[in-house]
Amino acid sequence: MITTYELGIDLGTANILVYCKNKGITFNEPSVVAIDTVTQKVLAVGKEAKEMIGKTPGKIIAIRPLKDGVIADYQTTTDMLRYVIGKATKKAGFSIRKPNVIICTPSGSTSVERRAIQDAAKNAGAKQVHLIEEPVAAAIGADLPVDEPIANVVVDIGGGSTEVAIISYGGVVACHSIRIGGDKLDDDIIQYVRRDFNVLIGERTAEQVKMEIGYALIDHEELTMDIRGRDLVTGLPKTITLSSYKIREAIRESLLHILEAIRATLEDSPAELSGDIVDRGVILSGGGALINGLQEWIANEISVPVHLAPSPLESVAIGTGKALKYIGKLQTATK
Ligand SMILES: Nc1ncnc2c1ncn2[C@@H]1O[C@H](COP(=O)(O)OP(=O)(O)OP(=O)(O)O)[C@@H](O)[C@H]1O
Repeated sequence: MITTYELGIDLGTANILVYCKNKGITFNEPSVVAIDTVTQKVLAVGKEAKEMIGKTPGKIIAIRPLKDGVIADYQTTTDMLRYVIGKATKKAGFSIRKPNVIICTPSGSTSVERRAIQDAAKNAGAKQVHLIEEPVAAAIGADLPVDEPIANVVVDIGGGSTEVAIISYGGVVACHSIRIGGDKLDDDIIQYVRRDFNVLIGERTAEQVKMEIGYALIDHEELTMDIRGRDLVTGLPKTITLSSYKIREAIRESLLHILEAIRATLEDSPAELSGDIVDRGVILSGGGALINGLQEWIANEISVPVHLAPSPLESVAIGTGKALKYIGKLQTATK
């Protein structure tokens, strides 16, 4: 019997998106859960919980239950999925009690990590759970002809991981997955500010710095940004001015790791597909693809055209949504 799937979930380290069959994306919020540590009750999920990070009183913690693209806190992930599935199906007007779900997983995840995702989704109320590899979903979401015998190269830079894959004939021909994504760049910025200014800043401030003045290209007009943190010597609040040139240096090493993963994947490409890659180029997706100047920097480094997916932050969710219709054809997905 053919199973029909109703929900496609992009269970990301930074954001969780749900695509409901025939309705589109009905949930798109940060993967953050606020919990009362005394009662273990979930107080908030998504945007509201993210607002609480680093600002909560002792008994409330705001946590991100996924790390590096995989589950780090099983119970909280299950609670988050239960909330998210309920909210997304309600918004879509679905009356199904136990939906069949397709969830994406990093291509570099282990069988234990994949099993944890399936179990968490089932415990959260899903009936059948089908896994699809993130770069395949990103490619489908970016409207690439994944079923054809041509090379589709996708670089999906998420919060916790970067997935690089060459997809042809519906399958992954070569791929590299590294546990470096946008979160690592935020951490690089936190470390840099601590080292050079003796000031401690939070994750959210570091993320804002990355988005506003984080550049991949050396060649850009210098920008500055004022931020506030806590002076580690005096313990008092302090305002400092950051330069985009220095931020670029701070995130450079992590960007080089991403570049290395792209190079390694292209080197693994079968010779027959290399011509396609030169002609068709590489597609960037995921929120990390939005780093200023990244597209141009990668194109310069690998001498291959680089394009940005139409909706980088939504490609994977749109891809899982489209896969709801033709999951049987996908060779790469595992059950
Ligand atoms: N404009 C921007 N400039 C730079 N980085 C951005 C921008 N917008 C979002 N990001 C970063 O993109 C990352 C989130 O991307 P995305 O939602 O694709 O990840 P995810 O799917 O949750 O993570 P993963 O795939 O690793 O599990 C975050 O690190 C965020 O800071």
